[in-house]
Amino acid sequence: MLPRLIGGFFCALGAGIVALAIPQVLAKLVNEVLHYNGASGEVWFAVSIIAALGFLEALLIFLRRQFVLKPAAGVETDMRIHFYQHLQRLPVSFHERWGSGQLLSRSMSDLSLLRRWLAFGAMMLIVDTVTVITGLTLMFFHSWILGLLFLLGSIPIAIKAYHFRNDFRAASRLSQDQAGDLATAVEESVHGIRVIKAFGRGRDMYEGFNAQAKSLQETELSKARTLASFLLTVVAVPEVILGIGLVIGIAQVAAGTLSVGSLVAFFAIAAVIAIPVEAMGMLLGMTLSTKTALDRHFEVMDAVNDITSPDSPATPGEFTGAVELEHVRFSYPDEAGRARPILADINLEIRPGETMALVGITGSGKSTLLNLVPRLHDATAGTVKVHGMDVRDWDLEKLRTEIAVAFEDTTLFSTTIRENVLMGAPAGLDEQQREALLAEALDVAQAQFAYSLADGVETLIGEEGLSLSGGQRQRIALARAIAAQPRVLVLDDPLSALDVRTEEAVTQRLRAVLEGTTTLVVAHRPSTVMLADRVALLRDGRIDAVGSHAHLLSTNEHYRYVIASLDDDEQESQIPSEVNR
Ligand SMILES: Nc1ncnc2c1ncn2[C@@H]1O[C@H](COP(=O)(O)OP(=O)(O)OP(=O)(O)O)[C@@H](O)[C@H]1O
Repeated sequence: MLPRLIGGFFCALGAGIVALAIPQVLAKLVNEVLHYNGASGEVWFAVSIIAALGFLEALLIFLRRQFVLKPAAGVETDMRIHFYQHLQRLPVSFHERWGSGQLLSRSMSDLSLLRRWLAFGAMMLIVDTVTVITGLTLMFFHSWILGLLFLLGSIPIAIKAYHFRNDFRAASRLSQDQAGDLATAVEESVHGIRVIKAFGRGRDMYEGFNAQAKSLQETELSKARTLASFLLTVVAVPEVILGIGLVIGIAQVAAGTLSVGSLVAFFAIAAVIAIPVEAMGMLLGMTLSTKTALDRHFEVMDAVNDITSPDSPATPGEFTGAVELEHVRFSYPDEAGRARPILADINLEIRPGETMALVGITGSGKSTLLNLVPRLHDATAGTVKVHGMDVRDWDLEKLRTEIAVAFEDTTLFSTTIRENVLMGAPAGLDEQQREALLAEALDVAQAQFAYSLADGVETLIGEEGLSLSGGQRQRIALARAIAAQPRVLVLDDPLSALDVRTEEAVTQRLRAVLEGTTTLVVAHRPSTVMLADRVALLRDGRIDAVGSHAHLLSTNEHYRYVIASLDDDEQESQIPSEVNR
């Protein structure tokens, strides 16, 4: 890659030098050939040299492009791949804070900007600087007074460039952030199109988007105005200097202190360097935008992943299947970074092979507790153990292959049903075993409907399984968790979108399958509670009681209250104020 970039740089430099050589040939032509008795052969010779130099310049520009295109695109692709890899590694808490559009724009448009700058901007900035300095030196060589005049002209340009840099950098950052927010808005409204339509919020969403798009347009316009005002200086100052130079030059020629050829060469050089001077305004703008894009890129790349495997992960002595939580506390940081305690002191033991239901009022922290087991979040204090070993001592990947999860809000991927279900299937199975596993998982999850789809289990499902119904998606997600054949299963209300009859069928099959698998299931419906050997009641960040459903019903008033409220969804919305006192 480096040789190509160096090759590109020298081609660009060569093109600049060749462009500056043309005025020198011109000076010679005027001074030595263009006189009354000059031979026409010499004229043609000089003209052919100028034409050849012009051709050489074009060729060098072409070669520069050929050289740099590949490495620049390579850098862009590599950085994009690393960015994606980093996003995959960053913890859930990072993704909860960042808008998806911001990440999308950082991985796409910001990195394209970098490619364009590497392939063109950076190189041309150096080459143009070299061309301008060489041009100025040649000007001094022909006439030091005219050279000095041009040098003085660079002072207002430098002052303007200083202000331009500050203004443009701020506008550039704003516009790239706004573009990211706009991408988030598009993503959200496409994602939530059904809700928007159902609630008739299309017009509001449109107006919100319109306002966002308009403010991005305003920022872009202000960016363009800043650039235009800088370009005005960059173009106008040399033109004025040129006019003054013409007057001084003619006076010098008349006084005999400057040859006509030198005057012609001077103006030809001025014409040649006018192009890079003007281009430098654009290139400076491009450089500043790229710097902002890189800042944005590294804001994400520098985000620290605080959920990682330890340096030397341990292996549990025995894969018992036990899950224990000891004095576990957990808080989400709020907007201001303050801790908001959700789990205060959780002590819970789920015995090997046991199915435990977790029950509590809405917002009591059930899902939060579940997330601690596969380390989607880390406990703020206390210990979570799987197979008797602290989850923080596990190799993260190994820990997560031990545990399968199914959430209420199911995410399916844009691929076939087969791929979705077998996503977490144990490695090393042959085709026949995978097929059997797929069939069993679909059967237990009551997702046989997959076979009657147009292409059966090969049916491609749309982004997040949009073409399936909520209940169908949930069943595929449940089949995915079952097919992972985990020793520990974590289910967050996985049957909520199923009708009563299907739920009953799934529950019956699940009971058999769950035998031997330690299962922690968040229950929002009494029927899910029935799945469990024991039930844990979560209240005020603590486990209030643990026991069989019947036992808790007869002994615990809060449990009766929660179960009664589970029966009636409408009541749920009124519960928090009553219990979160
Ligand atoms: N990512 C988050 N950042 C900050 N607060 C959160 C986050 N996720 C959940 N919370 C808060 O933590 C509390 C517990 O949420 P959680 O989803 O664990 O409750 P839950 O018992 O599962 O509720 P539900 O029964 O309604 O699903 C809620 O007050 C919620 O607002």
